Amino acid sequence: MAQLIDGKTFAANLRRTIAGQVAQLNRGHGITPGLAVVLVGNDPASEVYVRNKGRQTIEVGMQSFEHRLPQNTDEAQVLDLVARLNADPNVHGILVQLPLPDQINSAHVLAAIDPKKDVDGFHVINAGLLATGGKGLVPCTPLGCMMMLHDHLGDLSGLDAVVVGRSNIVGKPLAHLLLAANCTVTIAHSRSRDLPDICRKADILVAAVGRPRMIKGDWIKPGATVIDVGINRIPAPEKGEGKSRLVGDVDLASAQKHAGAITPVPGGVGPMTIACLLANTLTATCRIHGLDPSDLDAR
Ligand SMILES: Nc1nc(=O)c2c([nH]1)NC[C@@H]1CN(c3ccc(C(=O)N[C@@H](CCC(=O)O)C(=O)O)cc3)C=[N+]21
Repeated sequence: MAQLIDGKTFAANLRRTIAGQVAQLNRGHGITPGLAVVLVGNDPASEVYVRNKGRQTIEVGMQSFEHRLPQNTDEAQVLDLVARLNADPNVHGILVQLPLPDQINSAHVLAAIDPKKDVDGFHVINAGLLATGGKGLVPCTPLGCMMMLHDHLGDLSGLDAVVVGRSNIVGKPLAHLLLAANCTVTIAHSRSRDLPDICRKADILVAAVGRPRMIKGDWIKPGATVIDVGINRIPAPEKGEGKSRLVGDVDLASAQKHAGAITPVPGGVGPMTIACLLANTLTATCRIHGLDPSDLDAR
């Protein structure tokens, strides 16, 4: 049976470390990191995430600024808010919750965020820095995946990593991070020929496709480390009329018979994503103030 990698506990430990570092910044430099979250419209799932982010931001001692705009907000209004947040010295991190309503071009909005405050790491400047080995801000989900992999495997040098999924927010940035950690990286996707066979070569298998339980146990090399990035809400009539539950992109029951270790959904990558958002906010705060985040105690 595979070991379950407990992202919930890992994230709680990470938040404890961050809280200590925030306190240190506050005592030593009089700085309180501030994270602004912008939510346009009232998608119920987004509401839950934004509420969780706000709560955890405050728990680690940072300032949380929530901006809720109505569903019919136009692009110019969002750009105007982003410009004000860019100029606000109390705001060190800006996250615009995606997806945005159809009338707003999210590329325009992401491009307007000051790259130094882009704690999602979605700006093309940060994507380019990651692709070229520079020092930018790294997207939260890939960052969380790397932390769990390093914690579980130590050095990743020479390992075969297969990333299934090629999105700008997970697949591509994660492939760059794995490459920088000296893995041999394959990016597979919905058009890949013989996906099961590609997956079977992986020492590290990352599923980030957004298809519930697509990756089966017999696609997994015995003993491989599996990271399930999928967050899929599926109907769960067994829990009652109209109820739903969360499943990953990996068929957990069959995967557990083959993998050496696997991140569950829920309780795996998801909690780490939010903890890494706080880590990025701390990093952004330090850099904006000309401090080196690695000088802070990691306890
Ligand atoms: N600009 C932007 N940045 C994001 O990072 C971003 C976004 N937009 N839009 C939506 C997605 C989704 N996302 C999640 C974060 C945490 C959990 C999480 O903590 N999930 C829990 C379960 C939560 C539940 O029960 O619903 C878990 O997996 O254990 C899930 C999903 C961040 N996103």
